[in-house]
Amino acid sequence: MIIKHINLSHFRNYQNLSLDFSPQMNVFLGENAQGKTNILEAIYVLAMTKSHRTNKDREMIQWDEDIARISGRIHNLNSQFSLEVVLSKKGKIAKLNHLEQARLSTYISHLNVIIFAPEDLDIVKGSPSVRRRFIDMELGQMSPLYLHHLTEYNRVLKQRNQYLKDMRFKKIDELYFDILSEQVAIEGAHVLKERLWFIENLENWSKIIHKNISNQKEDLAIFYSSSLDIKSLDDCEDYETIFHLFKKQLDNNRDREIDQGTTLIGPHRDDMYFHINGRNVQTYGSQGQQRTAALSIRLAEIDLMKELRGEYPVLLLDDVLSELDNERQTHLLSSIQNKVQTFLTTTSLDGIQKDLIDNPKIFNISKGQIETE
Ligand SMILES: Nc1ncnc2c1ncn2[C@@H]1O[C@H](COP(=O)(O)OP(=O)(O)OP(=O)(O)O)[C@@H](O)[C@H]1O
Repeated sequence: MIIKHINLSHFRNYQNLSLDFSPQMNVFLGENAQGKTNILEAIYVLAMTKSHRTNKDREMIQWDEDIARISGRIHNLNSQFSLEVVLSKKGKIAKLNHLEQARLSTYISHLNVIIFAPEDLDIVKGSPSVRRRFIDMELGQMSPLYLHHLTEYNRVLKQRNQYLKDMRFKKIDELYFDILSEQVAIEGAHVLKERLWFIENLENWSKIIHKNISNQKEDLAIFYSSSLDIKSLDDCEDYETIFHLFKKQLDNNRDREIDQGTTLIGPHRDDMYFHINGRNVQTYGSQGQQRTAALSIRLAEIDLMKELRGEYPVLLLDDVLSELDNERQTHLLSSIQNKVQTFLTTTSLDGIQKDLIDNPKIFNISKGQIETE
């Protein structure tokens, strides 16, 4: 998958920008705060309709402007198409081949991106919500169906929570509440089933990668931690089992949930965790081990995406090379060399192993102005 071209209008510190990319390595070089990450962010938004670093779309609109526009031309194995995301204070619009898409699930997944950023450490160290967001963003672009069920789950969950809140200390309508619980269980079971599949596959790939990076010394394991009372996640392979289990536990928790005015179990309360050689990395891992685990997970995504979609995603490396020692840098660069279109930001090319970067296209950035070498 290759991004041929991108256009930005009133996006962050770019008034109007038009760039042609190399199908291999693209390097954005410049001092701090010049607009390097803004370009990666624009590519990420073009793929996902959301930023990787803010939840507030309006922050991305250039100051004193009302609308920001990002458009791009993408080539994949079978076709060529255009994508466009328009951000405005009223909301956002996503277009595929100039046609507005009513549902995100029909837009996301056309352009697959994986971003490596210093904040990746939070996937291991951060709060459960960071890990849930990680799963949702990554699985969402691999599976439009997942995105559909996740959107529906969030919609019915919101409805159920609102009802629980409204009916606190009042007598609930049993029939209506049962319908809401069933809807939550139906959609939640789809979400859970796909997440279990994702974690299993992510673990398979990242285990091999992590072993290699750690010179065969470390065994990485990834676990999904469900808020449902499940004896073994291996028993949850089929949809029907998960649905009945979820519905039964919602029924069992009924009084507690009415009391607390919110839904206490379900994918919105789940988490994942990582072990190295049998010990929890978040609690016992060194900073280096945590970084390597995060790197292994990101690298595993590249392989998983290739397996699933038949071609490599586009890679965004946001100022990460300087944080990696030589060995980890070699692993990262050699595993993408010549096969993945890459966009890399850096303040300096010193310290980057140039023999692993073939013929890069270099964009020098200064105060939102770009010159190519
Ligand atoms: N909405 C906006 N409108 C105009 N300019 C903005 C907006 N948001 C951010 N900026 C500007 O963008 C610049 C930061 O760009 P960016 O985050 O891409 O930096 P960078 O080159 O990646 O730097 P670093 O190496 O420090 O990460 C700052 O000068 C900031 O003032």
